[in-house]
Amino acid sequence: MSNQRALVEALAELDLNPEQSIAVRERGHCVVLAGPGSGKTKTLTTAMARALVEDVVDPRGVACITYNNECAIELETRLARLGIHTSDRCFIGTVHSFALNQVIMPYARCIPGLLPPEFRVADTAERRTAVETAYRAVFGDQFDPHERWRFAEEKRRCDIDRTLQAWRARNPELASFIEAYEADLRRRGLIDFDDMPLIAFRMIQSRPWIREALRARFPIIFVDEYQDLGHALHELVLLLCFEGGMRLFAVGDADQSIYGFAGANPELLQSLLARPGVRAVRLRFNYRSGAKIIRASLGALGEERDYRGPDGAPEGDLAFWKVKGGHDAQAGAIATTILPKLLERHPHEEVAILYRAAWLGDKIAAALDEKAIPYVRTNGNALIKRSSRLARFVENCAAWVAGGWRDADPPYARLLGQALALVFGGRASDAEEQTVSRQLISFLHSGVGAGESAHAWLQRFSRELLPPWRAVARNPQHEWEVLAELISKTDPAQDKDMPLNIFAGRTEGSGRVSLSTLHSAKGREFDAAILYGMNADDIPSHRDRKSPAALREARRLFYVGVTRPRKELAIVFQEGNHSPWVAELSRRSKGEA
Ligand SMILES: Nc1ncnc2c1ncn2[C@@H]1O[C@H](COP(=O)(O)OP(=O)(O)OP(=O)(O)O)[C@@H](O)[C@H]1O
Repeated sequence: MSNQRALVEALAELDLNPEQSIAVRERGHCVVLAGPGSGKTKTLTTAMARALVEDVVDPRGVACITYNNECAIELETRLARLGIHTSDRCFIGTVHSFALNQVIMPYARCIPGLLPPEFRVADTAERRTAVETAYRAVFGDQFDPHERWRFAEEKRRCDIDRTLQAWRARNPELASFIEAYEADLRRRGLIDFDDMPLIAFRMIQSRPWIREALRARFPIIFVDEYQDLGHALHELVLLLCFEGGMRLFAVGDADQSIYGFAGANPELLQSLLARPGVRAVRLRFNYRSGAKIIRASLGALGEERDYRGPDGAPEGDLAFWKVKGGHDAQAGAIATTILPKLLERHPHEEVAILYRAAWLGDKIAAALDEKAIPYVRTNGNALIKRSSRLARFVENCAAWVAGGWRDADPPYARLLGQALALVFGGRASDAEEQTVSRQLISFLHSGVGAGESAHAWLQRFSRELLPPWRAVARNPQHEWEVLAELISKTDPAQDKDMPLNIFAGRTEGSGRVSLSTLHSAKGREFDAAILYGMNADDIPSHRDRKSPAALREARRLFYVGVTRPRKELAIVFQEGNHSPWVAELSRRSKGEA
């Protein structure tokens, strides 16, 4: 299944680095720890391709788990270059989708009473109702149930193993609150997002045969961005790999752990190293960034690390832009001066503007609109959400219709694979695959050369494909409402419609500058990056200063931003009001302590 030539080339490139070479050929548990740009993801994808060719015999395969859909899509793209696509032999997805599609959907019905038949995933309103009902049953007072639920949620994400005494001993009221919440969801035939890895964990823990069945299918499990994955994934890994015989290949960087609010804990990655039989591999080179940017990044992190560029690597460039005025003035300066200068040296798609929150993205988007500079947004306010699998599928279909069919970009097989995953979650029968393929190809063909606008095409998509797919869907984690959102975001009455070829390639499209939150920029790289709004009260913010853990996480987020560019980093802030971390970065980049 893999592209042998691409694999041989990738292996040859990694052979020039002894640590990467050891990691990709390791046949026991392997944990790769390294800084930004050190080639962790490259090592992981190459190791996966090698394992599929040399270690794992068809029909057995491998599973590759990562933090969120964005990271999963990034991995899929990189693996596609090595000829590897999602298939029965190869799972690529989030820990939630692994839990749901590889454990719960195939095996839950073998455990009587575990889940209601025909269960589905609760929406926000249903979750809120369950919190309120459970709160009344357990506490019965007049305080805010949702306020209390935040603490319960934290316990739920950290205390994974409920067979341990600690589950009830540590904060018994919260344990009762959680149990009442889950019982209320089940009564209504529902599970929630956090339930997925928890239920999978319990199934694997209590039924060794499920562990065996998983090991038979996936003798090796790959985990990218381990530092962001939290306790549920960690406990699953311990069960599957250290008790269940699967082989583990994990990569991560504790310095880039930025999802503490969602339960991530950078210490879990470190704790793997103490396990017997684990080979730890540390990578030292930063292949991405110029030497000046690497030095500056250590100032951004505020800690010593032994990272450097390979011999002969370029210096890179660093610029500080102080602007008189707040966010609007800084956005204006970027659109009129800073960005145009960078665009003289780099193509649009190689420049990113990074900021902390989506509302800052609105400001920068408005400033770029005024100057007619084309951009793509990769945060929550984007037209096509990078994190939505359905939105990305619709975008890929549009690219195929708009001319991609000529050179198979994206290839039809990939579109069909995505459609099957959206409709059925896991496996589909031959008959199901044929039906979906017939419907998809007939819809795609009817769009070729039809000259429809994005809005009209999306409406037809919704009318022609959605009803038959919804009727047979088995994927309880559906997101069909995303299509209605896309239709309203291209409303011609509000002057938002566009030709289909402009709509296509909206996420990774060429000729457009990327606008992204720092969180969404994780794992990505550009020739040049502008960090917008690096002001004293924005990073760290008042909220970050409330706890040492939050302050450390905000600093790691700053570090993630600083380490995205290859050649040029521009830092923009209000004159006389820069972040203290910008000052430290500046000192460090000049070689001062
Ligand atoms: N041995 C190598 N020789 C040359 N280039 C390499 C090598 N390994 C990785 N690279 C390049 O370095 C860049 C960073 O690689 P990659 O994205 O895999 O790093 P990473 O460690 O996952 O980064 P981050 O943690 O910042 O996301 C890529 O452009 C990749 O192609």
